[in-house]
Amino acid sequence: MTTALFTPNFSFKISTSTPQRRRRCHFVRSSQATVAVETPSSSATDLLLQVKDLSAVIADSKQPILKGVNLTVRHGEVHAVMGKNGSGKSTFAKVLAGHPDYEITGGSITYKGLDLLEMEPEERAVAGLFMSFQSPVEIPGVSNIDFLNMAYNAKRRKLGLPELGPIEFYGYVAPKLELVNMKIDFLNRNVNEGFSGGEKKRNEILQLAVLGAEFAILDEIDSGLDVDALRDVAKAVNRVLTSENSVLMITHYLRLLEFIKPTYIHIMENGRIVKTGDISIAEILEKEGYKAISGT
Ligand SMILES: Nc1ncnc2c1ncn2[C@@H]1O[C@H](COP(=O)(O)OP(=O)(O)OP(=O)(O)O)[C@@H](O)[C@H]1O
Repeated sequence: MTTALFTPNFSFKISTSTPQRRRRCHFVRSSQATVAVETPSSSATDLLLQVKDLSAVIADSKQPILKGVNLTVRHGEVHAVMGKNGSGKSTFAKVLAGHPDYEITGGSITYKGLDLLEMEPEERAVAGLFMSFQSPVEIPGVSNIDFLNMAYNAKRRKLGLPELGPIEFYGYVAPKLELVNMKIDFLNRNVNEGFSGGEKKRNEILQLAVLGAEFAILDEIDSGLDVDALRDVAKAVNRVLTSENSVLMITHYLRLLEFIKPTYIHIMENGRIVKTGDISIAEILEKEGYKAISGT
């Protein structure tokens, strides 16, 4: 029996027929204030991502979740998406990564001049799109280092680069652990199995450090983190990403935005971005709640 896991950056088939033994895993596919701020116009070459009037439903139930999302991301910009629980933020992130739970019913997404909706999740990852999950999956029986090595090699293969063997890969990944303040023994533990909430988040950023990203989607990397862990994770993100990289981060809290400075903050409400502005939106939210900036 095999189980397909969608992680956005890579998909694995895992043999679950031998639960007592180490499971085999093989890689199959890598996969304002309340005043609206106009995003400045610039040349088409600056454009990284353009989402136009995007709507999407849950594939099984056909329940509409995204109802006309518009967003433009240029190279080097950091966009934060905030919004009440259930407003559609994670769904938007997952749709960008190509999650099969959702069906696109309208609109378009252009990424690096390509039609993103025509690309497999694997192709999106190879094209530099990375997504960290709000609730990272556990993969019993698969060690973190094997998982990272396979994902990294799959990306290198697609890019026509030679693969790294286990020893070479260890040399590549070990210094990255320091970036996220993780102990070396995390490499030999099974992916996210028994990890605390904070350790899972650090592990997501370790994946980002290993795989790199032109466009990183970070879904609530601050949730469940203590104050020191939040600072560590944010610092790690800042070290991993350069001014050339673009970021879309979903968060509920101002504190993350104090570490990773956003170019724009967007408010999502009922499946649409209803307001765009600067850090002052988050400051108002923190003090007064969503009623102060609601689009309705
Ligand atoms: N696969 C799914 N199956 C059923 N319902 C879903 C699915 N995906 C999303 N939903 C529903 O769609 C709505 C939006 O969910 P989503 O996770 O995008 O919200 P969110 O803004 O990220 O919320 P939160 O801030 O709580 O993380 C919710 O009502 C959620 O229950």
